[in-house]
Amino acid sequence: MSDPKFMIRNLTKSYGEYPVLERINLDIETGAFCTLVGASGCGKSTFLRLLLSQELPSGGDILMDGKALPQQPTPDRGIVFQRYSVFPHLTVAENLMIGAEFTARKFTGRLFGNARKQACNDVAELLETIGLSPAANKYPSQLSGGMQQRLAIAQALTMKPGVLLLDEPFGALDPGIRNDMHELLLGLWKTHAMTIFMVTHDIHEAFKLGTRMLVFDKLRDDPHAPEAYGATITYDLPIDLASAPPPIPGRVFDETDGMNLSAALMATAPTP
Ligand SMILES: Nc1ncnc2c1ncn2[C@@H]1O[C@H](COP(=O)(O)OP(=O)(O)OP(=O)(O)O)[C@@H](O)[C@H]1O
Repeated sequence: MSDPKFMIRNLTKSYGEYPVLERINLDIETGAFCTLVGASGCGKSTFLRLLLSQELPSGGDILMDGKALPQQPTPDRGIVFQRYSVFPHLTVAENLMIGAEFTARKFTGRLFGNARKQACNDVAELLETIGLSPAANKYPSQLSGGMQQRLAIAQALTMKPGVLLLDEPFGALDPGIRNDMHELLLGLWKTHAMTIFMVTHDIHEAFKLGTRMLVFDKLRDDPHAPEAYGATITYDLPIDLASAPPPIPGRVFDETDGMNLSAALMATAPTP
């Protein structure tokens, strides 16, 4: 792999005396679509927050484009959560304009002339892509859950991030709407040439969308002290779509899946 987007070395994260993540080593190529799976509470969201610099590592290094990760979130890394990512008091179009305005404010405080015209054109184009042109003047509370998530994803894209972090973005949506969202996301990923990390509890979704699946689990476990050890990446699997399991409606990842998945993959995947 030449010039990875991210190089992660011996990454650890603890809260107080409790380790959540330990000894994570990864190289992630530019343009990868990494799906993150693992039992609830094993540190997937923490890992995303570390990539965003919302949290700082307790040990180890994260390099992005060969440099130490900035210590604060920067516009080149966008994030979408399961809910509440958009501004409720702004219309759909205003939610998208604000990204361009945030960037411009550093210099002029506002967008004027050609810059404003360009931003309006970009917003109109984005609205068309996500199918929300007819809802441009509505407020988020007037949109369905799927429409709100389309808006949240589009808002993250207004800053033109090279890296998109998604924390269970479709977890609250109906299966039919999820399929539409999958198509939208895959289209945006290809058009914008982003590196994506997406947490999901849906194994089928992880196989369907990802080019790599990162499985978080504990290599060491003490039943008498369940918080004594953190999770690491136990499997790092290039995804061959042919190997994807058939979808099971409503199936989610739970604490038994780490073991089941590990056992099922043992024969096909190299251990780390
Ligand atoms: N700010 C914090 N302070 C202390 N502990 C925290 C903090 N944030 C997360 N944790 C703990 O870290 C562990 C990992 O949490 P995290 O949300 O990253 O897990 P997760 O794998 O994303 O879970 P889920 O799949 O349920 O969303 C949990 O035990 C959680 O209680």
